[in-house]
Amino acid sequence: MHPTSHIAFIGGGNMATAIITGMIKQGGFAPEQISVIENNTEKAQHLQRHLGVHAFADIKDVSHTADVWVLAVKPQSMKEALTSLTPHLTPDQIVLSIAAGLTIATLSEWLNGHHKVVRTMPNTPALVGQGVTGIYAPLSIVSENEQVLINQILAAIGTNVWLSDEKSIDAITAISGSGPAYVFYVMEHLTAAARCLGFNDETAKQLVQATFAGAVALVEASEEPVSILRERVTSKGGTTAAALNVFNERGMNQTLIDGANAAAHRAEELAIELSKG
Ligand SMILES: NC(=O)C1=CN([C@@H]2O[C@H](COP(=O)(O)OP(=O)(O)OC[C@H]3O[C@@H](n4cnc5c(N)ncnc54)[C@H](O)[C@@H]3O)[C@@H](O)[C@H]2O)C=CC1
Ligand SMILES: O=C(O)[C@@H]1CCC=N1
Repeated sequence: MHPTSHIAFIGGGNMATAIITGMIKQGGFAPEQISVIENNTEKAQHLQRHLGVHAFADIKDVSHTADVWVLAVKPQSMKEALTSLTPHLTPDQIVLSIAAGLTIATLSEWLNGHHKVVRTMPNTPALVGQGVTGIYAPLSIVSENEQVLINQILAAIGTNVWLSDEKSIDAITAISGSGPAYVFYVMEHLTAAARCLGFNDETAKQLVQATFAGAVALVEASEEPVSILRERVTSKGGTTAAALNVFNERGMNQTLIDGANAAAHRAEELAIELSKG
């Protein structure tokens, strides 16, 4: 591990809490290596009490020099947060953003031209150590040791995927960043179907949850593509075929592709909107 590295988070909400919890529980980081600046005093105190990290309501009070600043506020709060970070930033420090839609160019501009800016896109299964995070860092600006440190921070919440261009961050946002919501949406409506078919809430939830968990476990245990696994469930003239026919007739396959494309497009739009401050 990096026993001397210090990682400071700006924003101590859902995603920061997930990453910090992973860093301590799975990543081998000591709580003393982590600071959080969270302007909601109650949240800051909670983080300090429950995770043992240094927590501050104001960046002016931070007592440690950070090797990496993790930007974990909402995109709309970022400009203000960066205004308070800039006076504390030195050129050797890495700034790692997890925010959707904010480009390296915009972040760098708001940081008075700071060079070492890395963009990442995690997802909420990070909360249970099963996230997937896309990472884009122009390789000329981060050393190999710095890449190792970035990997260690983010591997603590799941799998890392290094991307070769910044545009792929928008694409990964549309697949794995937003993706958990698509899965929850399908689960939500399959649960409603189970209710319509006469099951009570508890049984409907149990059936849907176990079906999703079992299907994912089967995919993981199998070398076959998902299309083959789907075909194996689908008997000719049987019940599954009846359902899949409705999905296909109503264009559900294309709807999923269109939805993901809309998310990627929205990420591009956000980048333009947010760059205007
Ligand atoms: N929720 C999701 O599924 C994902 C979110 N993200 C990104 O992660 C970032 C954080 O999202 P969440 O954790 O869901 O939001 P959140 O609202 O839970 O956390 C943000 C925290 O920042 C604090 N804050 C706001 N301005 C501040 C400032 N100037 N100084 C210090 N603290 C400040 C707020 O009090 C809040 O606790 C966003 O930029 C989002 O785009 C990325 C991937 C997935
Ligand atoms: O919906 C959003 O904009 C953020 C980015 C990925 C997940 N949530």
